[in-house]
Order: sequence, then C-alpha cells, then structure tokens
Amino acid sequence: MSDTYQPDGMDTLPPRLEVRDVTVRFAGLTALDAVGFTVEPGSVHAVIGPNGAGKSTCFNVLSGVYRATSGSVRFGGAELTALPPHRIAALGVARTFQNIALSPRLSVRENLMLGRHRLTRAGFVAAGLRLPSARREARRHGERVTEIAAFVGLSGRLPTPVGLLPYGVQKRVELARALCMEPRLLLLDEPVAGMNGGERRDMAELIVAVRESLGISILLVEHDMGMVMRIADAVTVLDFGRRIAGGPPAEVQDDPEVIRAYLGAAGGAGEATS
Ligand SMILES: Nc1ncnc2c1ncn2[C@@H]1O[C@H](COP(=O)(O)OP(=O)(O)OP(=O)(O)O)[C@@H](O)[C@H]1O
Repeated sequence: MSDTYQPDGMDTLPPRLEVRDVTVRFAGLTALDAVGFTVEPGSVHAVIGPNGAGKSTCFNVLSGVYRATSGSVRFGGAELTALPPHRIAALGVARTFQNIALSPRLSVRENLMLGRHRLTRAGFVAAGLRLPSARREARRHGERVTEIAAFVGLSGRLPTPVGLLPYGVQKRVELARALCMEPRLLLLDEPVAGMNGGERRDMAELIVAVRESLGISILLVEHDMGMVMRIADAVTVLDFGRRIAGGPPAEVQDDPEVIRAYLGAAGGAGEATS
C-alpha cells in the first residue's frame, strides 16, 4: 500500500457521528426501535446482529435512502435525517453496497473517475467542449485516482474492465471508489461478504490502513464476527431492531444477551465465522 495518498485538505479529525433514538417503522413492523450509538472520530465502529436485526435499515437511514420515523443523526453540525442521499454524500459520507454496484464494462479507472463526479466543478458544457479549464480539472482528478488506486493496491488493474476482475478485487474497487469521494466517514456494508479467507484478511488490512493512514471514521455492518473483533474499536449489537449491547469488542463478545441473541437466531450463529 502506498503512503503518498492523504485525504484531500483534511488535516483535522472527522466529526463525530451521533445516532440518537432512531426509530424506523414499516407498515406494522418496527425495524429500528430508538437505536443510539456514537462513532468516535477516526475510529472503526461495527454494527452487528442476527439476520433481520435492522443493520441494513440503520445504514439506509445514515445514507439518506430511508427516512427515520423519529430520532436524530448528527454528523458534526449537520442533521442528516432530513437530507437526501446526495446532500449527505456532499458532507463527506460515502458508502459501499452489499452487492457490488460498479459498472462491469468500464475500466477500474473509469469507475473510480465516476466516484469523483461529486467533486467535479467543470460544467457539462465546458467538459463537452473540452475547454482548457475542464481538461485541467480532469487531469487533477486522474492524478488523484492514480494515488488512490496505489493506496488500495490496484495500480496494475486501472485499465482492466471491472467485470473481468475476481470478486475480492471488485470489492476493493468499490472501496477505492468510495475513497474517491474524499469521505470523512465511510459506511461499509458487509465488506467481506462472499470472500475467501485470503481476500478477507486483505480487506481487513485495507480497512485498518484507511483508518490509520487517512484518519477517516469507518462504520461497518458485518456478519464475520472474527473480523469485527479483530479490527473494530467499538461494536453496537442490534437484535429485533433494538440495541442490546455496545462497547469494546472484548466486552461485547462476552455479553450474555449478545450470546443469547446469536445462539437463539436461526442462522445467525452459523454465519459468524472467525
Ligand atoms: N423496505 C422495507 N419494507 C418493509 N420492511 C423492511 C424494509 N427493509 C427492511 N425491512 C424489515 O426490517 C427488518 C430489519 O431488516 P434489515 O434488512 O435492516 O436487517 P439486517 O440486520 O440488515 O438483516 P440481514 O443481516 O439479513 O441483512 C426486517 O424484518 C425486514 O424485513
């Protein structure tokens, strides 16, 4: 991993993310019930829980895809619950998806350039006419993409169409694309789902490197308990939409209610690999 890449103009820690009393109801079903937790600046925070616990719903509220029925999510001075996804992204919150959301026919470089879109100033017309200002800007973004690709170990893959890459590498491209948005908070939805042992270890190493080298806060939803316990600074445990435990991984692991939730959940314990 290259150490030349630094977050863009961010020499301070990211703001704290404060989730307070967030409730989400779908017709007759409470998917999240007054859930609260805090992601400390520059930390790795994991949200875990058995199937159907509310993890994805929580992510979707934080990224503006779902609207909370009540409660608040503050990121620094901003209240996120009333904002649409693009406004939340503009505040420096980037996310990856459980299922890869890349353009398979486009090269890695092109996919990463799409990640820069939010930061592109040149208007549609200037870019279309290939005006010097637009060309300069495109070159700057291209250089940044090269740096980010080097950081995540994708330098040699930049010209390759994403669809031709192994699954584990595609997940890496997804993370790189999120980094191209110059985030201050990264939301990772099951970053190692479907990966083999080696790919899992590589991805865990990369997540730790993002936290340590770039100081970006990371919130991840993950079924792989072994990985969560190794890399998270703090863990929030959800079960049936409620927060049943939270704290440092070692504490949470031994919490009787957490053990009960995982053992009692059909399939939940089975998915907890280590
Ligand atoms: N758009 C929706 N409409 C109705 N119900 C929903 C919707 N999204 C989620 N739910 C329900 O909310 C509950 C929580 O689901 P959620 O997907 O957040 O859980 P999860 O912890 O992410 O589960 P998994 O680990 O299986 O991904 C479930 O009962 C689910 O069926």
